[in-house]
Formats: sequence, structure tokens, C-alpha cells
Amino acid sequence: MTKTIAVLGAGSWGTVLANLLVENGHTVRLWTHNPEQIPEINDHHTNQHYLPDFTLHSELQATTDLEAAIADTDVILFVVPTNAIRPVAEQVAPILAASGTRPIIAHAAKGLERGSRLRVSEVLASVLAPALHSGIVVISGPSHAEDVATKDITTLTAASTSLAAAKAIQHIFMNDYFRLYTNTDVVGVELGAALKNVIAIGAGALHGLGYGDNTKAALMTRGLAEITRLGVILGAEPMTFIGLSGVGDLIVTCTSVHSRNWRAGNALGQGQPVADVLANMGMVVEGYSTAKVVHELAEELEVDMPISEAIYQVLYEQAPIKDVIGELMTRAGKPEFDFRG
Ligand SMILES: NC(=O)C1=CN([C@@H]2O[C@H](COP(=O)(O)OP(=O)(O)OC[C@H]3O[C@@H](n4cnc5c(N)ncnc54)[C@H](OP(=O)(O)O)[C@@H]3O)[C@@H](O)[C@H]2O)C=CC1
Ligand SMILES: O=C(CO)COP(=O)(O)O
Repeated sequence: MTKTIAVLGAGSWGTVLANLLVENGHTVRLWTHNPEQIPEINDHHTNQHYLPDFTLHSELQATTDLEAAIADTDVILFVVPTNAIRPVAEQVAPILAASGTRPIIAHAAKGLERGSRLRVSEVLASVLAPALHSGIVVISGPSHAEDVATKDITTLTAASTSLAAAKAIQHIFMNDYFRLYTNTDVVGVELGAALKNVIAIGAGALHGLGYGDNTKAALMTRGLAEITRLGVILGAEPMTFIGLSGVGDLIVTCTSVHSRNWRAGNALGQGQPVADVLANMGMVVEGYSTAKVVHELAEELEVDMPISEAIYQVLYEQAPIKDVIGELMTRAGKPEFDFRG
């Protein structure tokens, strides 16, 4: 059945998801805070900055009018970077309160909020009225916008404490190249998505330094071990980390040139300063601010996160990458599996 969906955020992921939803036959309103994107998307069917080589569906329409975008929708999908979720939700909340409508709230962001250290669904729940956030759905998994744009077969997780809401989102998005599985472990899905971005910066840095496949496999496997260690302490199901939003997304983000986190790491490995790397990316590098949150959480909860901590030291403490690799490799030997940290 055709649904009306507001997609909030016209970066690479929001634009591709909105385009896919139009292809699936839904009525889609793509909201952007950038007025320059309106003629670009509505008249020229392009998103020059975020998806320069992609022609959008001619029926995809964008607007800067948030009230019009979210009026009488079945679903509101937040696809802005993690640290923009709160300011956007704060604009959405009073509009929904005045209208009295209760759409499904979903998001596709991958990070932990700077300062509060909250997961994205927790940020949304802290801003939106309780009636709206009982079944927030998170869409996550190995899925670069550039590959979805060319209809590469892609699998994701739709996670919610409300299985009915997760199933509704699964149904709305699925087609012959985009397949979603439901999951009720929102904590695990959001943490897997956020924490892998930090590890992906490390994968890029190793590539930039000239390390090979053994090193990449070591980083990803031991990275997953520490993601799981922190995740379980924060209430996630361990199995979630061997699913699409865990190891699946870790693989794609640590190996794809499309990954902004990987590219940022690669530039760092080649010797570029952190500030230049972030300024030159022109898109969000979620792992940068999440690395700081992970550093704080690991310290407070006394969880051993040596790889994420090493990446934090490089990003925030000007530690030379070669030095932190040396420190990681000369630690005392330990058992492979010890989830107590
Ligand atoms: N790209 C991908 O392949 C995937 C991304 N994701 C996740 O989706 C989320 C969004 O990423 P993505 O689309 O790639 O990011 P981009 O950097 O490509 O785009 C971000 C978009 O958000 C907009 N934005 C930023 N701040 C605000 C704000 N305060 N209010 C309104 N709009 C704002 C930007 O607008 P402007 O530039 O005009 O300021 C831009 O349109 C991230 O959490 C990412 O991890 C998840 C899966 C895949
Ligand atoms: O999460 C992603 C792919 O699944 C996108 O990763 P980047 O933000 O590193 O591009």
C-alpha cells in the first residue's frame, strides 16, 4: 500500500533513500535546510554536492518547508548526521504536537551524540512526545548510498522495540535489490552502527600507511571484539554484532572507498592533519565525534577498548599513528575471548 513519507536530510543517504521510496511507489517529501537544493532536485533531478553522478527520479520533490514536509505522513525518517538529529527533532516536535498526528518515527543515522553520549533513538525519544517514540525504528546495515544508487543488492536491519513498526518499515523499503530483516535489539543495532565508524577510520589509516590484508583482518576482528564488549555492557544482545548492523557494516565500512570514515582514515595515514581531513571531506565523518564518546564511555565503564582508544589518541591527542600501532602490538598477551574486559 502506498504511504506518505517525509525524509529529513538531503545528503547522500537521505537522497538515495528518498529516491528508492519513490521508486517503490510511495509519496515522498524530501526536506532540506538548504534552499539551493530545491531547483537542483525538483527541476534538474540531481544532488550535485552529495551524489554528483546520479540522476534522481523525476517524481522526487524536495522542500525547505518542514511543516509541509511532515503534514499527514505515515512515516518520518530522520537522515541527518547524529549531531543534527536533536536540532531537527526540536523543530519537528512542536509541529507534530500541534497537528496531533502520530506517524512512525524512524532514523538511519549512525553515531552517538556528542556531550549526552546518547544513541540516536534516545535523542529522538528525549525530544519527541512519548506517544511518538514508543516504537522508533532504526534502519542500519552495510549500505553505501553510492551502491544503493546503482541498485547494488543491499541488506539491512529494521530494528525497533515495536515489531509491528519494524515490519511496517521493512515492508515500505523492500524491493528486488533492497532487503530488510527485522530485529528488536535497538541497542545493539545502534551501537554496532556507531562504533564501527571509529574502527573504519583505523582501517583507512592502516591502508594509508601501506599495511596489508592481514592487518586489515586483525583490525576488523579485534575491533568487533571490543565493539561487542562495550555493547554487551550497555545492554545489547551479543548476537546482534554478528548480524548486518554489526560485522556486516564493519566489513563494508572498513573495505569500501565509498566510506567517508575509511577515506578520512586513509588521508590521516598518508600524513594529512585531522583538521584538514575533516574540512576537505565535505560530508559527515561520524566516527570522529563518536570516537570521543567511546573514549568517555570506555573510561567511565572501565571497558577495555584499545583500538578505539588508539584512534581517539590520533584524532584528539595528536598521537602519531605509528606510535599507537606500536603500543597496541607490544601490550601483554591475553586470551582471545574475555568479554568482561
Ligand atoms: N551515506 C551513506 O552511505 C550512509 C549514511 N548513513 C548515515 O546517515 C546519516 C546521514 O549521513 P549522510 O546523508 O551520508 O550525510 P551527508 O554528509 O552526506 O549529508 C548530511 C545532510 O544533512 C544535512 N544537515 C546537516 N546538519 C543539518 C541540520 N542541522 N539541519 C538540517 N539538515 C542538516 C546536510 O545539509 P547541508 O550540507 O546543506 O548543511 C546534508 O544534506 C549519518 O549518520 C550516516 O552515518 C547510513 C548509511 C549509509
Ligand atoms: O554506514 C555506512 C555504510 O553502511 C556509511 O559509512 P560512511 O559514513 O563511512 O560513508
